[in-house]
Amino acid sequence: MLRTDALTKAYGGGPGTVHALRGLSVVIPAGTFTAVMGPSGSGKSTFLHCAAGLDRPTSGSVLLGGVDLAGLSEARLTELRRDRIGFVFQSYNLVSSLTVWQNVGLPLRLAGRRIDQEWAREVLAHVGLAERLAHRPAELSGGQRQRVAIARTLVARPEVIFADEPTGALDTESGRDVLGLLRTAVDTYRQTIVMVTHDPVAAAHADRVLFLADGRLADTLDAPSAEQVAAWLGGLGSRC
Ligand SMILES: Nc1ncnc2c1ncn2[C@@H]1O[C@H](COP(=O)(O)OP(=O)(O)OP(=O)(O)O)[C@@H](O)[C@H]1O
Repeated sequence: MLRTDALTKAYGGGPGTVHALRGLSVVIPAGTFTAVMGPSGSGKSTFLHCAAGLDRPTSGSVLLGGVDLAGLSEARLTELRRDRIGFVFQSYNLVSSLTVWQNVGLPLRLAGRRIDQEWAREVLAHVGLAERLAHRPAELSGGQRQRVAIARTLVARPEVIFADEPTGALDTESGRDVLGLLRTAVDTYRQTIVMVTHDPVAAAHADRVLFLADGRLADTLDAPSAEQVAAWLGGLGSRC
């Protein structure tokens, strides 16, 4: 489980201080898919970075499986990110000189961890790339590259995968494939996923949507439909 308590993040100081998060408390149960939405500047990326241990909050706590990230040294935090957290970004961050198979195994190799070959093959079959293991990223479509990136995170069995606009660079069809894949990773492997997105269709794949506004949790929506999400965002827009 991932939990934040009264999370705040302020950038700068004095009169020009930007309060990106203003006391954000959320609970994200293990094995669920959560989408984080809200207008530009509402604090989505800041939340993601603090929750994933990429950035330190100004106050409040982030608990990942009972560990308070605030209490960790930089070295321990780096270790925790490497061993227990997965990331999927809009840009796939694959190594162009390596094959699909090598890319997928790279983080574990760098961490000095054993690669469970059977599991890696299952994951690569799950993402539909079993026939592409010897290909390099340049030989793959954008959707396929993102599926390699997802396989790379799943192979490491992280406690949480943080996805930041994972379909932002993809056409509609590839985007739908990638979202379907994230959904089945939750349903099949009980993977926990937290995804920042601007797209109501993407958010509709989640179990729950957290709506942020002005650094606060403005609302939540369970079993969301794209129409409900769009309507909520539209309503917020008119209130701003
Ligand atoms: N490094 C920084 N220094 C100063 N202000 C920052 C910094 N990072 C973010 N901010 C500010 O914090 C607020 C929240 O930004 P954040 O990027 O978290 O929003 P967001 O909801 O992810 O926006 P978007 O949808 O546009 O990506 C914004 O006002 C932003 O300008």
